[in-house]
Amino acid sequence: MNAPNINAQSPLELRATSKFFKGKAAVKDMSFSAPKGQILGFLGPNGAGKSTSLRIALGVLSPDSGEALLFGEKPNLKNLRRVGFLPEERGLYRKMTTRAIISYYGRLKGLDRKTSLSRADEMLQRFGLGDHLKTKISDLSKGMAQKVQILSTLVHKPDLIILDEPFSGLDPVNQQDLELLIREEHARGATIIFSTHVMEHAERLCDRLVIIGKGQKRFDGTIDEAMSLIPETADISTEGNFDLHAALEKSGFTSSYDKEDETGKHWRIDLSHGERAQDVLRAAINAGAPITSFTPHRAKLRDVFVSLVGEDESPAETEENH
Ligand SMILES: Nc1ncnc2c1ncn2[C@@H]1O[C@H](COP(=O)(O)OP(=O)(O)OP(=O)(O)O)[C@@H](O)[C@H]1O
Repeated sequence: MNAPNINAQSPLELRATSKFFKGKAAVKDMSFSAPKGQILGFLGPNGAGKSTSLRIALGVLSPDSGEALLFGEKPNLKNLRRVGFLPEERGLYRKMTTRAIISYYGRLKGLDRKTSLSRADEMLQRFGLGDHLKTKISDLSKGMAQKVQILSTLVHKPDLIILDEPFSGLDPVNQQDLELLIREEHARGATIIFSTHVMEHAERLCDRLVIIGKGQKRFDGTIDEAMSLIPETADISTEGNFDLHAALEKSGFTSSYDKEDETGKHWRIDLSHGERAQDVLRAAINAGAPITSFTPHRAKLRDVFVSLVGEDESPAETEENH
């Protein structure tokens, strides 16, 4: 293992980095870090600057100002060995077999031949490509080839895994396999950062999120913190003539009266920032409301994303239209 370094808690850090192409900022004053052992989602619309930021972090691009740190040092051959990187551009040597290519990447990262081959076999078996150990890349489907490329990124058990749009191009079953793979790498102790447009993956997988738009950071925090940017609402139904509006007003909640039918009255409560749907349920129970149903509505990450960067560019993809 490498010696401890000054920034052991954050395997990846960008400090006030900017990068200009032809005078236009692709990334502007960008600062964020990937906390050790966490899964960080790096989100933003098309052209937001995700790939540019990740390339700067790896030393592939040098920033015009600011700095990138990997394990507390500028990117260098030694710390890059601890990184597994899936670039946005896909591509493998088409004439090589799956196991040959994965073990080749393992050798490049310092594994011996025997270890790299046995890891290649093990990973291919584990992730549904056991029948294709000796298949050439040219004979695989695009999605399968992408899976092989992802496995090539992970063969040396990197401490830091950076995946640029790993889910794009995979069918739902393979997306699920990839989620499993990410969780396994996380359980092994790896720090993971992945970029995506697909909010559902980020919502399920991430400990933290960085959301960027037009080259600048718009949000940095936990999923819960992101969700709390959009207030919750709740629907409550009551029996008989009970006036929930008046009852809740005493506790500071604002409810609107939606409709009345043979089952009772149906109310919508708009909560303020920081208020939770459970709070209003408790207030309604305490007020003696004859509740027949309660439905909390929490914002989805997609709503938060749209509210933060929705006007920037193209709409976010969803799993359905992916
Ligand atoms: N090599 C380059 N030369 C000129 N402009 C570039 C270059 N690389 C990126 N850009 C520009 O910088 C901006 C950010 O691009 P980047 O690829 O980092 O965005 P992204 O968030 O990864 O987008 P996507 O989700 O579409 O992949 C875009 O306006 C892009 O056109």
